Amino acid sequence: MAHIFDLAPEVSNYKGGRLSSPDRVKFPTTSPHFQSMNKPSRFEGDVFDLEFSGTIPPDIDGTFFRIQPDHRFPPMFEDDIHFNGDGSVTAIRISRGHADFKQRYVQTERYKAETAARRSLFGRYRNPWTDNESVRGVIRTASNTNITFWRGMLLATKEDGPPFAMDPVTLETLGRYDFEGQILSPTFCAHPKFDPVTGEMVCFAYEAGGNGADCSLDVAVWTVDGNTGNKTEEAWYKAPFAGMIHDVGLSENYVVLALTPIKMDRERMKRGGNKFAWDPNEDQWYGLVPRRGGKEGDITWFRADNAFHGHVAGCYELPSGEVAFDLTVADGNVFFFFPPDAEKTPGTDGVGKRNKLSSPTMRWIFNPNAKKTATTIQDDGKDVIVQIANERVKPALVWLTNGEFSRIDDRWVTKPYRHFWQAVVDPTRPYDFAKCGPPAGGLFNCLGHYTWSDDHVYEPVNGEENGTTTSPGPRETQNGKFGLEDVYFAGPTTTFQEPTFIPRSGGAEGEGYLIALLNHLDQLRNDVVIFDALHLAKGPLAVIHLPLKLKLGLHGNFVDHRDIDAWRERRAEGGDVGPVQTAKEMLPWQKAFWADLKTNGNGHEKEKMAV
Ligand SMILES: C=Cc1ccc(O)c(OC)c1
Ligand SMILES: [Fe+2]
Repeated sequence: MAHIFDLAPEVSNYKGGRLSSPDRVKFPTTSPHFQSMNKPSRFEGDVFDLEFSGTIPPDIDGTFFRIQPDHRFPPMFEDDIHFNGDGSVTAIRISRGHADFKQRYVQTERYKAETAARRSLFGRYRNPWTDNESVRGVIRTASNTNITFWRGMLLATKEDGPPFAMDPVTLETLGRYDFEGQILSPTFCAHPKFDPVTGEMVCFAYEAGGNGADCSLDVAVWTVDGNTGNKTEEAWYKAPFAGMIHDVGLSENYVVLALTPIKMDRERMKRGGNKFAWDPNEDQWYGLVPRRGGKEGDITWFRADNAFHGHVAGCYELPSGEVAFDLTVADGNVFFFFPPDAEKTPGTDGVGKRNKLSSPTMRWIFNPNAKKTATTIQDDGKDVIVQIANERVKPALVWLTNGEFSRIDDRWVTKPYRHFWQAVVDPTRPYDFAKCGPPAGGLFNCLGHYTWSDDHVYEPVNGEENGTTTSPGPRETQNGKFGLEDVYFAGPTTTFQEPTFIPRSGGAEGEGYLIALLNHLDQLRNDVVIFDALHLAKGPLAVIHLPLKLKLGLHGNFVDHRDIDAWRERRAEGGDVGPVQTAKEMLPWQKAFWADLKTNGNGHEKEKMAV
């Protein structure tokens, strides 16, 4: 008797690494980016009243939102990467000790164009030269990196394009959001920051000057008022090179932009290559800008030895007026899929390798009054001036946490904080390779809770006023531990995704819960775990069982249901704010693109696309 698969002979839908038969719906079988936990899930739907073990704390009333890249169609390139997948949002609604599940794609312009064609049309990660001709001028973001709650809507964001707004209850995509016409840059950020004191959103964009795919050096920073929705600050700066600025620090008076030495190159993109290449010879840079009244030129760039930025824990000002900035920093190329460009960095072979990296939590201290030198750099053939601090910076503290996805109690954003949490890699713990294979996305086999000891929480002490005293704490580079470590290991067949803090109403800093997805690498299924945030080592209070496998996600946030309800009222027809107004016009770069196409008959920098 014939085996069922004998009836349809398998013929690869890829030739020479390119999608050659888009009607044969089959994902690449050759790439780790589409295997194990990262096999496409593509599920949309609802599960009411999820099964769970333990007790879901009855005081939690809200929704844990998180987002994952999840390719909807076999990609145009067989070696496509996880970060190029379509944004898909999970909502875990928790109330009265029960949990419900909802999963929906973000219906971006990309989603709509590809749905209509029933195939992928957008090529490589952030490289429009590799797209199908039919989608020229279409906003190509997959909106797959963060999902935040803003004035009654969810914003699905990826740093290569504008946000898309979704309904926080139904997960219906409302449309592209341009802040009622106030923010029209081609790019935005995946890490907007929310000031818990003022209610403002501080957001930014890099590669923000032209069409969002031209490797421009322009960086924009905005502030939007949480009550009125009005943009209150906007400043444009120049970066010293076209790199990635993924996460930022927010203190009371400053924003710190971490510029990572992976570099864009337009010529390489035109040849159909990667947008980014790791430059092992380039510094890591930090751009310090004022939050209020910032103008062109008001950015001071601090340089430090080559390294790769992870995610930000806290950021705040010391009594001395200096800015403390804590984040994980890895000692090599975390994005192994963006290897060095052998032409630009001779001696490197251009092959992507997954390296064993160490990823400690570093505290940097920046002096806003540091002596600096105006330096001329080239921006598309034009001279521009950037201010570079004369002295190189070194981390003040290096806590050997070996984690990533730092989170804090977000009510402590801008303030001297004590607690942070991370997904942690502990290679000394047992790992069942036979059952699990290589751990997709990294061996984040633990969750860690870290508490800075008193010496390392730079609070103003009695009688001190800002700017009048120097701060306490060591100023020399130190390695080790700087407080308490409370770590939970889930076992040899599981890894964690990013944790998110759920505050307890009226509680002190850190009082509340920690929620995260757990990956069962042997079963290819996920759980949602809930811990007492201050006592991880005691193990989870609840394990909520999902009946399916999601994908490795990026970021998530918890929203209290009182906020969702209050905004629902304000956003109702006749409410004081009214329904979300999505973008009414094309972005300026799109208008320019279509005008150019009309006059010159081609478009996109007057060149034909590669595909
Ligand atoms: C972790 C970072 C990161 C940076 C850029 C991206 O486009 C992204 O897509 C999922 C993720
Ligand atoms: Fe991120």
